Amino acid sequence: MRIPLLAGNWKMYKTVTEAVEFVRGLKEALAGIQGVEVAVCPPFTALYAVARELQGTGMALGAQNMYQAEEGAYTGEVSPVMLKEIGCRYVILGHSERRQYFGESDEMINAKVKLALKHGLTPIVCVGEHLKDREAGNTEKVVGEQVRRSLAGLSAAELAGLVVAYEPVWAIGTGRTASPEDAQQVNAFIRSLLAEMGGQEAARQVRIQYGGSVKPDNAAELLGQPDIDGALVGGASLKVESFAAIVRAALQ
Ligand SMILES: O=C(CO)COP(=O)(O)O
Repeated sequence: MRIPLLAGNWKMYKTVTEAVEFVRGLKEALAGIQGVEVAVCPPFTALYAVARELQGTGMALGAQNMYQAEEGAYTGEVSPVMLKEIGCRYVILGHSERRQYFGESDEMINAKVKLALKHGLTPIVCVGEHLKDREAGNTEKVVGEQVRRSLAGLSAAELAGLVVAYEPVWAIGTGRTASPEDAQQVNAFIRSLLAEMGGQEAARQVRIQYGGSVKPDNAAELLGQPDIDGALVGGASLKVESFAAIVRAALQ
């Protein structure tokens, strides 16, 4: 039984003050909720304050990125050791915005995934095709390559414990969501690939989210698909009301 993971990727939004205020509101809105896992992924600057605010709630903390080294002369970067100490359970890796604006390759993401696992962080590994790939009928080819390369060299147990997020790039921040059927099809494809890489049991356990314009009014249908085990939510995770509504949709 896979517990759905509803994670809010705040991207470069919210000061420390705004982040703390949000978490206080979220705790109230979701008090006593069971059967789903909820995580928030604030910018680095707000992680420590949010970690303190989340203590004792069962909600998890995630970071949005990390560097593939434990420490060193890497100006501006943050290491998995630092994220672990601060209380992160998750780290988003390979988000399409990292791939697109910061030149992250599958090989770099693979190094990050391995180091995150070494330090007890659970990677949320993002994959997804561009519109031109989908229109050319290349979705499975592109997503398949990203999965194989980003997750190369992982053991079956490591694959089983991962979170993969299928985020079609054309659906991110555009208001254009993949249809539940299309999202289900790609998520099932990713699961079949993970079965090839790590066996049936790993594929049965791994959680595969959908992300890309998830909103309160489309969440229930997306989350009702058999291979969609939660959502990675951008814009709609920035307001308590909409994020809480998406979390509740996972329970339907
Ligand atoms: O990129 C996303 C989550 O990582 C999705 O963003 P939106 O929900 O704003 O489309």
